[in-house]
Amino acid sequence: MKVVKTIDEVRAQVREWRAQGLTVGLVPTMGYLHEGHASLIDASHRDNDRTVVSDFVNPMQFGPTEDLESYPRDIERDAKLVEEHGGDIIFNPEPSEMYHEGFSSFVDMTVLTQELCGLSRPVHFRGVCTVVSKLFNIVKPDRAYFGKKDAQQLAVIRHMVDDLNMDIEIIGCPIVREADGLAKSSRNTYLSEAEREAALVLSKAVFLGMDMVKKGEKDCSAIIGEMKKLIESEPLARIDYVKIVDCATMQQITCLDRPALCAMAAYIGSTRLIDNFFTEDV
Ligand SMILES: Nc1ncnc2c1ncn2[C@@H]1O[C@H](COP(=O)(O)OP(=O)(O)OP(=O)(O)O)[C@@H](O)[C@H]1O
Ligand SMILES: CC(C)(CO)[C@@H](O)C(=O)[O-]
Ligand code: BAL
Repeated sequence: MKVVKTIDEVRAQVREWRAQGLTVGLVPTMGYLHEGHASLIDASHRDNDRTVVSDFVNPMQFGPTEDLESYPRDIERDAKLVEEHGGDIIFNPEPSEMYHEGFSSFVDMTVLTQELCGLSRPVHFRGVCTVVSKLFNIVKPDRAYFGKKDAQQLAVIRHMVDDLNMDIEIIGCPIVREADGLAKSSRNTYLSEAEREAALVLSKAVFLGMDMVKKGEKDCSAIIGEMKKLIESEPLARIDYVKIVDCATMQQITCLDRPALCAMAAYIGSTRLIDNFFTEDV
């Protein structure tokens, strides 16, 4: 398992694999890896001959008041996890390697990014689409793996690949949770003990919503109302949004008459966390 810092090194390695007729999977991450990331690496290792894990805290997807500086980083720990899960390379570039002097081309999207996290993080998806396009061009993978925890991101990437005719299969992987239900996230490390306890209200709200859907509730405002009530009962939690949207378009719907995503974001103290469920997974 190698940690490489430059685009040329990744390209040379992938070229060598291609010459041997091997398939390549890509797992894009921002590092500080946990079992959620590990499940993506496992899936890639299962489906492909070789797996590249990118480990890059992408400045372009952070707004000016967001946590770019404090985002946790530990490449040695990450390297161990990638090796244990059968990854072959970690691509861990410096920002200057990805964004050279004079960089001025962007990949952006309308519609799907004007809802949910896109409303609270207006520059986020332009940064994600741009960096993921670059990673796709650098690695040229057969398949790329994304977690359903970032459900809107998964929909945006699928749409981008379709719009721009990128010849890459996008695989969505289930949310991995802590034993008590909290969705695993690198940002969980920001939580104090009391906040960690309070953060459980998010997964509890997800399970409550799933239960209502299972029992046949079709009225989105009834489901959202109960989930919000639960989150609001936790004094350390502040809701950013709880919404139900069409899976493909990310536009809000009022009745569960098609495959839908129920997504939420909430601040626990100053840490913004997300969670969700897809009705088709209930
Ligand atoms: N709990 C999880 N289950 C499944 N996939 C996950 C989980 N957490 C992250 N991922 C996926 O891993 C990939 C890289 O995500 P990222 O590095 O931002 O991790 P993260 O833990 O979500 O970090 P953050 O705290 O920034 O949200 C994304 O495709 C994301 O959806
Ligand atoms: C896809 C991604 C690696 C792009 O920086 C990031 O948004 C993430 O970690 O989900
Ligand atoms: N997993 C999404 C990365 C971000 O929040 O910027």
